[in-house]
Amino acid sequence: MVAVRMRPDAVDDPTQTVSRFLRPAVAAISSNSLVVEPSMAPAGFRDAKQHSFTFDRVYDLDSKQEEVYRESVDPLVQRFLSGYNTTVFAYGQTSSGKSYSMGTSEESECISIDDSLSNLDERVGIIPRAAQQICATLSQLDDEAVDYKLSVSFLELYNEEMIDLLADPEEERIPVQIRETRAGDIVWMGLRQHTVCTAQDMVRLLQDGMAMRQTHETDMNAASSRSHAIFSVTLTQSRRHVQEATPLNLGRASPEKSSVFPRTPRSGIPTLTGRGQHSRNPSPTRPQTPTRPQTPTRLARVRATPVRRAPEETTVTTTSKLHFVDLAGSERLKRTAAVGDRAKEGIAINSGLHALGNVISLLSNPIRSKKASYIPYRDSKLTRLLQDSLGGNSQTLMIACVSTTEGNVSETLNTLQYAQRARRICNTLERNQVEAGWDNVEYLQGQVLRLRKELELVRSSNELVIASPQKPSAMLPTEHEQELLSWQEKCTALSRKNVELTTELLQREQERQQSQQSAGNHDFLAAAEPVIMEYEKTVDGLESQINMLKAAVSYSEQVIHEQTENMKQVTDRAETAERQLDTLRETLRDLHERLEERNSRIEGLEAQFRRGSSSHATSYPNTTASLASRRASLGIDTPQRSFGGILVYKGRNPSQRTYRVALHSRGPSGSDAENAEGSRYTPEYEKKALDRRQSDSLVQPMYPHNSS
Ligand SMILES: Nc1ncnc2c1ncn2[C@@H]1O[C@H](COP(=O)(O)OP(=O)(O)OP(=O)(O)O)[C@@H](O)[C@H]1O
Repeated sequence: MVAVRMRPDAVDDPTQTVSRFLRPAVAAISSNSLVVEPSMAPAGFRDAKQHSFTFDRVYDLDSKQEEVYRESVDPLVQRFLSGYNTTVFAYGQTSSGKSYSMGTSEESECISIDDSLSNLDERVGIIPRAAQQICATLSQLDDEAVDYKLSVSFLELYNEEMIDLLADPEEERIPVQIRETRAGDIVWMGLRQHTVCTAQDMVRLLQDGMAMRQTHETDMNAASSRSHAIFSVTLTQSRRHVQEATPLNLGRASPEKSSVFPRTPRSGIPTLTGRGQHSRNPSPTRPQTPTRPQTPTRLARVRATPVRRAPEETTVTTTSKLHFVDLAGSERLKRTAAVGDRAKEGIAINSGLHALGNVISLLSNPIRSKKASYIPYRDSKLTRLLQDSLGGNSQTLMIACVSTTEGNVSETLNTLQYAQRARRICNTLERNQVEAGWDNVEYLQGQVLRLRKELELVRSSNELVIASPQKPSAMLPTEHEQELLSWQEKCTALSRKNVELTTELLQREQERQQSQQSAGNHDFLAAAEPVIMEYEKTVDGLESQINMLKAAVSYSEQVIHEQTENMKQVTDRAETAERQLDTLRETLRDLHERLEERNSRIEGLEAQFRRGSSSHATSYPNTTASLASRRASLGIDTPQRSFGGILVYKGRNPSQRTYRVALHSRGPSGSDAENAEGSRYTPEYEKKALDRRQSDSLVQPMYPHNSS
């Protein structure tokens, strides 16, 4: 089951200083679906028109802690109370509200443990609420035949190292190890179990553990969890079944026996080390020695006095686990600005989540997971710890926490895709029930003996009935025939049961012999134990190193991938720029050609002009001379000509000869019409123009002192 919870916008998010990044990009469209706005999606996701996702439940920005608990977690807690393993885990990018939702953030640290926990503050998260519900339900149960035992443990996975958060800091630290039983169940060794009686006890232990947990400030979260944490509650319910002194109840040793398949306790049950206040996994109580039934001597006795046996008590133990997993947030080291230890933590966090993603991917695809010879649980300690919750015997709720702002849209899409894959995983649920004595050879031997006797008894009574001379079978009343038939059926069932038990007994016997043999090697094992422990520690250390190296490699790969992407973008941009440059070069070449053309036209016109001006100088020598002197006094170049409404000036220095082309602001007479038509240059015209410009102080911009 997957629920998505949106975190309200963080107005004080230091990484989102640009208001565009605070724009909402995700919206809930119903109670179980949401969309991510495509315009705001990053380049890689921009292919589809709209990204819509469907989950079991979507909690909008204004959702309350109580609502999330009541709708999504409460049913799971009920399952836990009825004997099933359950897991709630929060997943999402850093600062998306995982700890807030789970109740492992500062908000939950503030709960007063003296409170009755009945009127919880709205900000209190899932774990304290579950503690309250569990204890309230158990205290209301009034069944004297059942003994309950609650215990909790708190495990932290920090940099691939497993730490018991509830261990006494003054005691020597026992390394927590993950072991797999022959039945394929995962057990956590060395983790301390604390027996609790009230919700306050549980919350106090939660708070104690949280105080020990690794949190640090990053650029994205003032109190960022730098580790994954699993708070586990174990409920052991031992139900006694007393069989009254009744007629032979063949094939039914206890009322629940038919529904209880003998099996060893399942996964997720931490194996305890028996130190301090550790509680042990309940070892089945030694069953009472079976009572031998009386052998009847006569049929009449069988009928008149049904075979009775003394009351017999059996104990069925149900063990269920409830894991609350607060994962550290996935993060981009660049955005969290993590360096040094923070960066190392970030790498370990991301690698664990990456391995979790791989496992989820495989499990979510039934065809692939069937084909795959194994699921890579061993790739990280996180996946190994959660092996049962992910693909085993557990009902699991994933709460995917997301931010809705545009600045986080790529992480949000990643989380949603991760969650969608997780939703496709189907686990098989079994109640973890064990009848006392199922792993006890003596008990099983006793059972077989008893059943054999009962079988003999039934057989002999049948023979007696059939062979009785006084009452031939043909003369038996119908009810007796039916009774006989039912006895025969019971007899067959009993025989079958007998065969099964004998086989099992043989197996147990073999196992016992093997264990006796190994007991012969006990001395050797005792001597070798420290070496084995040392060896295991070394293997564990090496495994951690390998996982860290793997994490570093995967981080480097991610960086290389990002850089390759950047490089591709830069190359694309360079190519675009190159193309633009080519176009500009073309344009420039065109302009050059046009300039050349103009120049040659100007050259031609200059030549014409020179010819014309020499004839003018001859005709108007005084005017020309006075104009030249006035121009010289003003330090102005001589305009060469006027044509088509354009004045062309020649620079003083012939080597830096430049042209300035300027539109007439006014024609010689100042009329626009003249201006539009253009005017011909004459010394009179220039004289007038000079006078005018001197008076208007417009001379300066019209003359090219600088080349332009
Ligand atoms: N639904 C919510 N309502 C109000 N405040 C919230 C909500 N979700 C998160 N916050 C606030 O946002 C901040 C960050 O949340 P939180 O620490 O739970 O993030 P996180 O996902 O656990 O981050 P990290 O992975 O870095 O530990 C906290 O101050 C928390 O109080």
